[in-house]
Amino acid sequence: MDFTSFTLLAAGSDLSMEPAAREDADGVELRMDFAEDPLGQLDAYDGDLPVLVTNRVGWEGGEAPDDAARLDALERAVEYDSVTAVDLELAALDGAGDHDAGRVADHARDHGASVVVSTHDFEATPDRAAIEDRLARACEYGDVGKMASTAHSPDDVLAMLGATRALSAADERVATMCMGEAGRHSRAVAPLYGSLIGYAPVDPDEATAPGQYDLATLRSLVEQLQSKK
Ligand SMILES: O=C1C[C@@](O)(C(=O)O)C[C@@H](O)[C@@H]1O
Repeated sequence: MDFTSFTLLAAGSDLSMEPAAREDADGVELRMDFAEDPLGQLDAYDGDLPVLVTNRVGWEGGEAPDDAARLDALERAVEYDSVTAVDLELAALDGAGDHDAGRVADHARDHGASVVVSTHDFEATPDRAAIEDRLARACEYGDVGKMASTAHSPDDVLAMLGATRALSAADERVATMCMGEAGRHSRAVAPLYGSLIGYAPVDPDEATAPGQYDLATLRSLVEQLQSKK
């Protein structure tokens, strides 16, 4: 996955959903922190879609402990040919937490995988300038800088879309979305402003974040909005 154009990922914890994702997804996000035996799943994986692996740490909204094993598992994961991208938290790369995730980024690049550097706000949406700053910092560490915030108003979504457009127009690769009901439409609209990655579950009951559309719906919405007709 080089993220040179919009990439829609089927997000989930079980790679057995991959066949059902092929029609609408460009890849799969394996949420290792939610998964049973993620490395065993990768070992057995013979799907067609490339995989981005995420092992989200607890202090960034995930289920993984902040320990060396979390990063070790990501290093093992990027060694699989099917894994072409890895997600690392900005905070884990610039000194927060107990373990430096830089070794995972290096190992990923040694194995030809892209690095998506993510930052989240599960309470609110910062102002546009703060979003642009966080995205710019994420872009310094990775191939794509990603931010997911929580929207409570149209103004929150406007701030995210404005920041997305500003970074994209400056030739930075970003992925953005606003979580929650007030932010839901951003998942279909942000690609028009330069967001390069979308996340959606095959089964709407298996969302990995608040406000996600199911995969088929998000694919349809993005395609209709991007249609030149
Ligand atoms: O960071 C992200 C974005 C996300 O939180 C979303 O809002 O769609 C979903 C997560 O699975 C993914 O790792």
